[in-house]
Amino acid sequence: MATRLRAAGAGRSCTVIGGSGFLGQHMVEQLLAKGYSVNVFDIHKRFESDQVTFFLGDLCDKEALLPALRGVAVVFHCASPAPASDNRELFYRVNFTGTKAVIEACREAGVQKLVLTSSASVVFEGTDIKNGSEDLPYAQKPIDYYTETKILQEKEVLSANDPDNNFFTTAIRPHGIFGPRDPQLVPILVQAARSGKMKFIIGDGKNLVDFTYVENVVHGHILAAEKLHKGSALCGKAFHITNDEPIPFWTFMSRILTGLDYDPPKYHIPYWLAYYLALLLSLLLALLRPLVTIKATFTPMRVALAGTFHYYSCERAKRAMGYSPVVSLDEAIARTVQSYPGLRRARA
Ligand SMILES: NC(=O)C1=CN([C@@H]2O[C@H](COP(=O)(O)OP(=O)(O)OC[C@H]3O[C@@H](n4cnc5c(N)ncnc54)[C@H](OP(=O)(O)O)[C@@H]3O)[C@@H](O)[C@H]2O)C=CC1
Ligand SMILES: CC(C)CCC[C@@H](C)[C@H]1CC[C@H]2C3=C(CC[C@]12C)[C@@]1(C)CCC(=O)[C@@H](C)[C@@H]1CC3
Repeated sequence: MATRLRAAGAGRSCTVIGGSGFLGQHMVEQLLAKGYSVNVFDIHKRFESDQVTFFLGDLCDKEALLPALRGVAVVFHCASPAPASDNRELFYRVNFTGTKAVIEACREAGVQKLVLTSSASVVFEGTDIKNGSEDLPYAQKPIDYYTETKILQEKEVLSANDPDNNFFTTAIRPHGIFGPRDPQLVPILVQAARSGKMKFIIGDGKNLVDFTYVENVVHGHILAAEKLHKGSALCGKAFHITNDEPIPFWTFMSRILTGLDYDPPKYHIPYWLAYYLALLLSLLLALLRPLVTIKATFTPMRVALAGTFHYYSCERAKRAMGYSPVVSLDEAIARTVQSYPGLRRARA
C-alpha cells in the first residue's frame, strides 16, 4: 500500500469509509479516475478491484480503523446504516459513537482532511423548505432516528475542525441521491409499483424536491477535499450539494416509473390523510414488533418527503468550491432508467 500511496502523491491518497456502499462505490470509481490512491474501509467487501486496498471492519472500532487511515491525506466518511433500518440503537452506535471513533482515528493517524457525507434532511422537520440555506437550524424534532443521528454526526465532525493542529473538517449535505446501483430509491419505488401501491399522488403533486445524481454528489465531495485547507471557507462548515434543478416529487417518480414501463400514479390523496394513515400504521407496527417485523412502504418520513416542498440552495458550494452539477437531471434520469434492465416491467 505504501508504494501506491507514494505513487499517487501524498496529497492524493485517501480512504473511503463506507466505500462498498452505493455512494461509496461511485466515490471510489471517480477518485481512481482522478489518480487518487484509494483505500476502502467497510463492514463488507461488495466489489473487487486490484486498484483498491480493502480494510474490513466496524467503523466503531478505532483500532480497526487505524491501519486504513495511516499515511492518507483525506478521509471520506460516507458510511451509515440504511435509513430504512429504523433501528435507533444501530443509528446511534454507528452515526454518533462511530463517527467519534472515526475522528479520533483520523487525529491519531495524522489524517489532515475529513469530508463527511451528511444529509440535507438534518434541517427537515416535515414542513416545507423552499431553497433552504445551510443557515437553517438543525431539526428540533427530527422525524426519524436516521435524521436524529445524522444531526449528531454532523455536529461532531464540524466541531472537530482544528486548524491549529492541521485537522480540517467539512460536511456535504446531499438530498435524494439516485443513480445506477442505488439500493433504496428506484428498487423500493419499483417494488411499490409492482405491489400496486403507486396509484396515488400524495397531495397536489406540485411540491418541489431535490433529487441529486450520484456523480454530482461525488463531484461535490472531491471538490470539497481539494478546496479544504487551512483558512479555507470550507473549514468546519456544511454545504448542500444538489442537482440545482428542484422537480415536483411526483413528476420525478412518474418519470422513473414510466421509464421502466410502469403506470404513473394518477389519483390524489390529501397529504394530511396520507400522513396520519402512515403514522397510525407505524404505531401499529411498533406494537406488533415483538411478534412480527413488517416493513412499511409508506412511513411517516417517506410521506412527509413525498408531500412537502424541500429543496435547498447550493449557492454556498458554488461560491466556496466552484461547484456546479456535472450531469443534468434529464441525463441523470435517462442513465438511471437504462441502468436497471432487471427492474423494467415485464411485457405481457
Ligand atoms: N441515499 C441518499 O439518498 C442519501 C444518502 N446520504 C448519506 O450518504 C451516505 C451513503 O449513503 P448510501 O450510499 O445510500 O448508503 P449505503 O448503505 O449504500 O452505504 C453505506 C455503507 O456503509 C457501510 N456501513 C454501515 N455501517 C458500518 C459500520 N459500522 N462500519 C463500516 N461500514 C459500515 C454499509 O454496509 P452495510 O450495507 O452492510 O450496512 C454500506 O456499505 C450515508 O452517510 C447517507 O447518510 C445523504 C443524503 C441522501
Ligand atoms: C412514496 C413512495 C413509496 C416513495 C418511494 C421512493 C422512496 C423510497 C424515496 C423517495 C425519496 C427518497 C429519499 C431518501 C430515501 C428513499 C426515498 C424516501 C432519503 C431519506 C435517504 C437518506 C437521506 O439522507 C435523505 C435526504 C433522503 C431523502 C429522499
